[in-house]
Amino acid sequence: MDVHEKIRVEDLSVRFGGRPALRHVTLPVPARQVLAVIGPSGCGKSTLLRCLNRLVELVPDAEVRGRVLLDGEDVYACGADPIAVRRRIGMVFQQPNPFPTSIYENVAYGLRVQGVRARSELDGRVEASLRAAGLWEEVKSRLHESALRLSGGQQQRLCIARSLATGPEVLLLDEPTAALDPASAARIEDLVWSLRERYTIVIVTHNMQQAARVSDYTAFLLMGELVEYGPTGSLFTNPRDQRTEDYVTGRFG
Ligand SMILES: Nc1ncnc2c1ncn2[C@@H]1O[C@H](COP(=O)(O)OP(=O)(O)OP(=O)(O)O)[C@@H](O)[C@H]1O
Repeated sequence: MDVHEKIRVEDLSVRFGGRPALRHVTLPVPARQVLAVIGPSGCGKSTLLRCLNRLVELVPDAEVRGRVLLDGEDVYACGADPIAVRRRIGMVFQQPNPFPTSIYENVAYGLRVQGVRARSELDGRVEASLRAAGLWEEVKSRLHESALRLSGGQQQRLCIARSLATGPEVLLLDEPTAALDPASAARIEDLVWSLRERYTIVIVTHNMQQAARVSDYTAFLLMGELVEYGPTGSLFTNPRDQRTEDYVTGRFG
């Protein structure tokens, strides 16, 4: 691959309580591109995503083997700080989960944790993050209202703004539109496409049309194994593996 590998997953295996969830997965995550991870329920998509920012180790009986290289350095190396990794790799979940505070405070929170105190800097970075998430015009006159009054789609864009505020390099999106109506989902898809100019993005989706629309590369997982990885266009139109063809043509899953 001629594009820079922002992340490289190498021989990654995960077990929960001894039961395998991922088996020897190796794949690159190209910089400033969108990688879609697809596959039937339970195939390990979320587990793979949660390995990238070490969220998986919060599960008490999880066992992770293999390497995840972020700009060439193993995030699981002895001495690597999971908090520092999560600062570089932001994550957005299926259910929008804004804090029960104002729109402004949702975005400012991570900045305050990082020690930003000056009001003008906070204001500037909150605005820039909301603009990047495509939400500024809708909320600029109500920044101090509760985030919980926003629609589901707006809440999800707020969660994206909250992730962007602290300056991550990679964004992980775990089925970010699954809980949204089609119009809100389409706005998130447009956003994902535009964010790839600045961020490396990995999106887990059940929706193959969505994967085909928003991603540059696609990884297809089945029962914890990586069956196929490639440029999205060729994986969907000319899959190398029969199982990929069966899945993308809707024969199972
Ligand atoms: N916290 C956990 N404890 C035990 N087993 C788990 C845990 N999380 C996931 N698993 C198991 O690991 C396997 C992979 O799950 P994972 O959630 O990664 O799949 P998925 O492809 O994201 O599924 P879905 O599309 O339904 O969200 C499944 O067998 C699941 O039951």
